[in-house]
Amino acid sequence: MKPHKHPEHTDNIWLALEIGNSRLHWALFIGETLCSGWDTDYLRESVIQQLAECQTLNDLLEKIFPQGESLTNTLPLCPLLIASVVPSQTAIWQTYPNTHVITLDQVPLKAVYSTLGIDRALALWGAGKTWGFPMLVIDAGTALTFTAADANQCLVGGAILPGLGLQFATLGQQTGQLPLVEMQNSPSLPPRFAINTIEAIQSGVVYTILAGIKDFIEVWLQLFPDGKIAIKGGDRTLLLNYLQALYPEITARLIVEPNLIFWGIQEIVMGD
Ligand SMILES: Nc1ncnc2c1ncn2[C@@H]1O[C@H](COP(=O)(O)OP(=O)(O)OP(=O)(O)O)[C@@H](O)[C@H]1O
Ligand SMILES: CC(C)(CO)[C@@H](O)C(=O)NCCC(=O)O
Ligand SMILES: [K+]
Repeated sequence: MKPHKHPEHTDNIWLALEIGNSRLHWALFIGETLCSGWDTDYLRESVIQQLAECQTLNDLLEKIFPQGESLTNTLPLCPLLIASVVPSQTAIWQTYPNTHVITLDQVPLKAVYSTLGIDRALALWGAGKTWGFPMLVIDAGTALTFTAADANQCLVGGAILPGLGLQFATLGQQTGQLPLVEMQNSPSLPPRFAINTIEAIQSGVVYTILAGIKDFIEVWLQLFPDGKIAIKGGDRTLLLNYLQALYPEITARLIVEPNLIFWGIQEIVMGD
């Protein structure tokens, strides 16, 4: 998706950038309103350096979308709020003049540990402030993560495992005779007991991830019977379709929201 709105109130425009392990996620805000969100690949370092020379938001958006449409009006460069879990990328983006990198100490979540990923903290904060605590966030991204906070907005903790794409990739790359299985966007589940290699890999990865998600949700609801659960990340739709087929009651409880990190950033930037 590309920005298509033509903002009228130009003084409170800002951009949010989430630097993930696979790609970039963008949001264009006017004040508290998220006008547009979109994903891109990583940008080449030379392109990022050119951003520093941009005079207007229009120039900037043209760099971010070389083939994209641009805004009609000429707006000054706006602030860029960055949440990154890729330090080498964060450094490159500092060349943009109006950059603010969000750090863990800016997230009001209590009892965090120092190496907690900023994406996990922001997504949990955004979800909890929007739908209430206790909150469990499932991020089906490059890594699949569970991150939870109690009613006092204290981190309960969580878990990290390789995401769907990473599981397929490592099997293909680190073995002698397993093929690289592409992410199947087919909504139907693979056969449980497969009799060919590709479906055996699909079965193994998909059913164990789904069983793992179900197990974490069940334990979460034992701990916090009125706890809420939100899911985000690039594999959310695929996993939701599968979860719906296998565990419809659990799936009905899930809040699906790709922009949780942006809601977290918005909460912190705009305050209460
Ligand atoms: N167009 C796409 N490009 C890349 N990955 C995609 C795309 N569409 C779906 N995916 C899936 O999204 C997953 C990555 O999720 P996502 O984009 O949320 O991760 P990320 O934000 O880059 O990484 P992180 O987990 O560090 O936040 C991959 O496993 C992949 O299967
Ligand atoms: C787990 C990932 C990779 C998920 O994007 C990121 O949040 C991260 O690098 N976290 C640091 C380790 C932690 O959260 O405990
Ligand atoms: K790493």
